[in-house]
Parts: sequence; structure tokens; C-alpha cells
Amino acid sequence: MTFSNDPVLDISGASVGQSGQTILENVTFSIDKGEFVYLIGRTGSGKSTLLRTLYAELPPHGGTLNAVGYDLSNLKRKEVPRLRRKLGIVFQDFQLFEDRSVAENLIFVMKATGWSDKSKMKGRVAEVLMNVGLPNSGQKMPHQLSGGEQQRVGIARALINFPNILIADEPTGNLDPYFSEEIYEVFKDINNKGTAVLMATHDHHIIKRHPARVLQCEDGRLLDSVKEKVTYGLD
Ligand SMILES: Nc1ncnc2c1ncn2[C@@H]1O[C@H](COP(=O)(O)OP(=O)(O)OP(=O)(O)O)[C@@H](O)[C@H]1O
Repeated sequence: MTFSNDPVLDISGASVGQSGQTILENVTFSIDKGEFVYLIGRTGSGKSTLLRTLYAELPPHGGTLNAVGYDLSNLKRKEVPRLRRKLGIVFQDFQLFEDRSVAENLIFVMKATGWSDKSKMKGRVAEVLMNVGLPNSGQKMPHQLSGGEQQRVGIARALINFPNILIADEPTGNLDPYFSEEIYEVFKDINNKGTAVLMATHDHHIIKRHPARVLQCEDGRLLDSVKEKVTYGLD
């Protein structure tokens, strides 16, 4: 159960890794409702591993991990879809179905997550497309959209079930700088309305232009700019 003032992510003494290898140890941080936090670190430092653990694609190797009210160390398989309704995921490569329209991409996720009322689905599709600044694109096919617009659809999809936090793994990694800025603005707009954001990025220009709390993966540890100096690429 999540109470209104509980952090959306509350991680203490956690180890994360994959294929039996631990990548980050003693990871401790929490993210409150409505916070905006960057996750940085060199290639291979463990950003994706941490994010994939948070959305239950990888099991934690130890510690206490609470994500949107779910205990990730004891998560039952049937709870994973419920966790992912409260925690929206945005990918670097958009991961849209190329043979379905924008609206159909969104409706696919809605049906898979328990929506059935057609008029409610239509209403929610219009709402999330409005939230990401694509009010008239429901009938378009992904290939008719720019990369930046396709990522907006990816964000709209992550918003469908009113998540408490958006977790984004290098959402601007496939975009040129103009679209990167635009996508940042979409995240910030959503964040200003109360949804927390945890964004992994290599884009130090964005962090410099829009400073916020930074978590940094370095040498198997996670540094937190609230408590210590983070350095990688920011000086
Ligand atoms: N499937 C896998 N099995 C075992 N080790 C892996 C696997 N995928 C990645 N790794 C290792 O885990 C470590 C962390 O990788 P991860 O992808 O989390 O880093 P990252 O910080 O997200 O990097 P990038 O910025 O390139 O996305 C790396 O040393 C990598 O080689």
C-alpha cells in the first residue's frame, strides 16, 4: 500500500546486477512524489541495470527496494503488471508497433492492462496525446512522425495508467539536440503536474541547462548529488 507522502522509490542497501554479476552495491536513495532526478554515469556503469531492476525486469541481488508501494525483493509474478501501471517506462528506441497507428499503439497497452470501455479508452488516448503535445496524431502511423514525435508517443504510452513515476532510459539518445530539448520539455511539463521522473541520460547539455538532482553510477556505487559531489561530465 502506498500512502500519499511515501516516496515513490525507496531503496536501501541494494545490490543490483545481471547474469549473476553484481554491478552496483549498497545503493541507497529515495525519490519523492513529484521529484525530477537524472541518472548519469559512463557507458557500462550500471544505469540500465538499475532501471531494469526498478521496473522488475531484473531481480535485485539484495537490500530493501520499494517501488511505488511494491517490495521488489518479494515481488510475485502476477504483481509485475500492477507495478508497471504505477511506474511508466520510456525507452531510448521508442518501441512502437510500426504497423499500428498511434492510437492503436496506445489502445494495445490499455487492453493489456485491463481497460475495456471503448469510450473511456478513446478519452484517455486523446488526453495523453494532448499531454505530450500531439493532439491530432492518433490516426498517423509511426513512420509518418519525426523521431521526437515518436518519442512523444512513447511517453504518452507510459502515461496511460496515471503512473506515479516515469522511468526513462536515455529517452533522447536517438534524437538530435533540438528534439532532445523538446523531449526534456515534455518530461518537465508532466513532472510539473506531479509525476516524478527518473531519467538516465548521457546528455550533459540538458543537465547543465536544466539542473536538478543527479544520481551517478560510478565504480560500482551510486552517488547522490544531494549528499555528495557528482562529477562525470558535469564540470
Ligand atoms: N545481459 C547481460 N549479462 C551480463 N552482464 C551484462 C548484461 N548486459 C550488460 N551487462 C554488463 O552490466 C554492466 C552495466 O551495464 P548497463 O547496461 O547497466 O550500463 P549503462 O550504464 O546503462 O550503460 P549505457 O550508458 O551504455 O547504456 C556492464 O558492465 C555490462 O557489460
